Amino acid sequence: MIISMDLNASPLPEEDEEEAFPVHVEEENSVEEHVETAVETMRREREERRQRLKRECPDEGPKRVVQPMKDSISQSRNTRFNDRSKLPPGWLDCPAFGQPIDCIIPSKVPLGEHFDGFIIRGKKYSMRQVIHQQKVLGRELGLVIDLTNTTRYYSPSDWQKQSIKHVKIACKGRDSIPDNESVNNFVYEVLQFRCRQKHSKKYILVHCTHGHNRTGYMIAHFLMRSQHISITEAIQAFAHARPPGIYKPDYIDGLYMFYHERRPDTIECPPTPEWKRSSDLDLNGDVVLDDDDGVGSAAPLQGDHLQTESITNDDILGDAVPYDQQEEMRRLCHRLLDSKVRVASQFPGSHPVSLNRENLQLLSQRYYYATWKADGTRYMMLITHDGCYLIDRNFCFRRVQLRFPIKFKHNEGAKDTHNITLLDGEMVIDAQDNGKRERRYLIYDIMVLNNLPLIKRPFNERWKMIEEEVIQPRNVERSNMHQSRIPYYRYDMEPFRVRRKAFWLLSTVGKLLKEFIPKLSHEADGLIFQGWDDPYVTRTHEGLLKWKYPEMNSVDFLFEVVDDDRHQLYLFERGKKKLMEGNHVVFSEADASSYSGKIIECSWDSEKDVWICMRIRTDKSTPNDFNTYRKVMRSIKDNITEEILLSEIDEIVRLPMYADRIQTEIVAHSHHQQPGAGRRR
Ligand SMILES: Nc1nc2c(ncn2[C@@H]2O[C@H](COP(=O)(O)OP(=O)(O)OP(=O)(O)O)[C@@H](O)[C@H]2O)c(=O)[nH]1
Repeated sequence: MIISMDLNASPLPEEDEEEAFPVHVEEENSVEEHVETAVETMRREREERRQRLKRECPDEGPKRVVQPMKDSISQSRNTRFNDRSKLPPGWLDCPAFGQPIDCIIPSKVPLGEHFDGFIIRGKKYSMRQVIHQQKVLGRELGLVIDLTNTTRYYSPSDWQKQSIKHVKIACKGRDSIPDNESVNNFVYEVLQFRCRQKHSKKYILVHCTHGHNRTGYMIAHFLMRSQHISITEAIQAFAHARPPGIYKPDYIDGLYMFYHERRPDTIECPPTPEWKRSSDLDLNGDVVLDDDDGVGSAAPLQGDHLQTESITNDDILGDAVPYDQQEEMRRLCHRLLDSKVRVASQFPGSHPVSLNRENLQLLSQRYYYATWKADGTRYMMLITHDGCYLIDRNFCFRRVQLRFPIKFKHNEGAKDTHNITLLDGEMVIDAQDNGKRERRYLIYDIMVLNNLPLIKRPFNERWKMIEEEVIQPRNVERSNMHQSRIPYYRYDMEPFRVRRKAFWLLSTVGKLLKEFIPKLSHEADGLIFQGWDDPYVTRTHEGLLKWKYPEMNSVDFLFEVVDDDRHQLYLFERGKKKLMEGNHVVFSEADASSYSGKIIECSWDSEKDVWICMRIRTDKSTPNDFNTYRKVMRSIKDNITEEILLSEIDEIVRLPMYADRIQTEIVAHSHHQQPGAGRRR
């Protein structure tokens, strides 16, 4: 096996000792310039990213408190003046690099020439040595991913001068694992690079300080998202390529926790390598701290799913993904849904219209089923091989870790997981009998199944597929875990449960309203009438009807307090703000200024002719369209009460079209208590 020590036997000829030792003032300046440039670049990139995210996903607040850049600059300055050429502990004896894993070469940090005076002959490992040594092995580098949390080791522009792209994903080392957003950035960079390099086969050098823990952690994530292996196999693959692999137990535990796999008893964490152990203590026996430790991205060692605090519908779920990746996924969704929108950032999900006396007639013209209108948070879900993404109403994507095996086929076994499956549904919070609250994603539609478009198929077929293709394979695997390819997977560690939403025959709407909804363990604010043979229609679907309890009919306004303390309500019309003069809103609190600039959901008080603010919509960044407002007002004016609705439906289901079909379906599902209806969950 080729390991890095063998490779160091053919090093690049080093410069004279004379040249290597003295540190000139000019050199100091140039290092300062490097630091300044790097910090400036980081600051600019961070600001650009922040602005971009703010524009696209205004509700998305930063998940963690980011230390002000000023601190990071001053930290860099301290570093520069005190320790800028101090070798990282253990670096000298740490093997330089490992074997490639896919197109990735794990490596320790190459040190810039300003370290030369501190490195003995034969141990130098700078950019020049890296390029030379890889060249000797027939490998050309195209990308360097730098996971260190400092800019003092080398100047990134040196790589760029060699036409090698340099990407910095600063990760705090030591006692914390890289945070999930950094992992997503890393995987995206690698996948993008791999995609672009199909023909030239260049390599990626990935390094942290020693190229073991942060590097191994990131590479293990990449393997998990690009190959069908277990986390044990991913960790072992890295250890084989870069012995002894990841040697920090917390990192290994973090990986098992992230991928919801139980760590087999046989898997042990390797001991800290000798070169690292001896360097961790100084001559007095005190711990030597590496300056590669500070304000970078780091995550606590507990998985999100283990949070015990109270959960709400406004919580931001999942981990941020890079902006460019989101753009790609937006385009993919539009393509898959065949949605022709003027603005690519528009959420393409189907949207029901309010029931009024006119469109109520649709119920007697087409065959409908009904379901309760679950009142949680709407998400579409895109499942791909590299991850599962929740798509919110702002058309922003966040990654969640779930497993979706494909349907079990006899003699084939469950081989694979879904790739390019697109679902629609509502995330609710279910209160359980034992007092615990649990998130559940209720899937009510499937638009694409493993790249196969389903939008033109009738709803009843799509609804069956949700159960057969998405839910059952998970249940089958869970009940035969010992036979599974990943026997250690723990579905109970996933961030939420997944269910198919139940639909009820129109003839049973009375029961749904009076018996089922009151017993539901999550909020419901009305009914949805779904055409049983309808295709999936993007954006406003005039045939998909929502009936809300009259007091819950609502409009989402943008509320603003203007200079002279006046309250103003706005809607949108053709993408522009429209002032709703003559509309007034009342709040439960005396001071309304805290609502200014927010989207507020309001119900109509017809006795007082005012809007009542019900809540702030943190999941929306724009108010309702004026058209939606008109439809809601129409529905409020028509005032279809529960009584009226039930009596209308009573007549409709007597029509031959309904009577015959209901009868057929009751017979077909006679072994069920309710055709289409689920048990109480
Ligand atoms: N299509 C469909 N939507 C459902 C279902 N259950 C809950 N919903 C939710 O109902 C929403 C549409 O109702 P609206 O009242 O227009 O949306 P809302 O978010 O509740 O409130 P608005 O701000 O008024 O749009 C969808 O976006 C889903 O989030 C269901 O079974 N089918």
